[in-house]
Amino acid sequence: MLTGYRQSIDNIDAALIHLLAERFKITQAVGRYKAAHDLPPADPAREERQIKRLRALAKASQLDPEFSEKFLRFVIDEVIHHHERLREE
Ligand SMILES: C=C(O[C@@H]1C=C(C(=O)O)C=C[C@H]1O)C(=O)O
Repeated sequence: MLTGYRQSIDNIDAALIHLLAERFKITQAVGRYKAAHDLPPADPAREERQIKRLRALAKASQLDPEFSEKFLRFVIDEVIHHHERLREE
């Protein structure tokens, strides 16, 4: 029983890693585009829209919206660091 649950958890964790890898691949491309066009690393208005949307999706999926916002914030902050580094290169 526990083994079966854990196999499913391991599959979900693998999917999360693959999804995050794809997300970071595309955000790196955005970072290079921004650096080339002298655009700022962060876009707070876009982030606000994303957070609002994700909180609504979380609620509809019975996932804690606070957790969803913290998770997205954590990911976006890492992306912004990458964009700042690309700008300095
Ligand atoms: C990826 C972008 O850069 C930053 C990172 C974001 C993200 O990880 O979703 C969103 C907005 C920006 O602060 C973007 O501007 O689209």
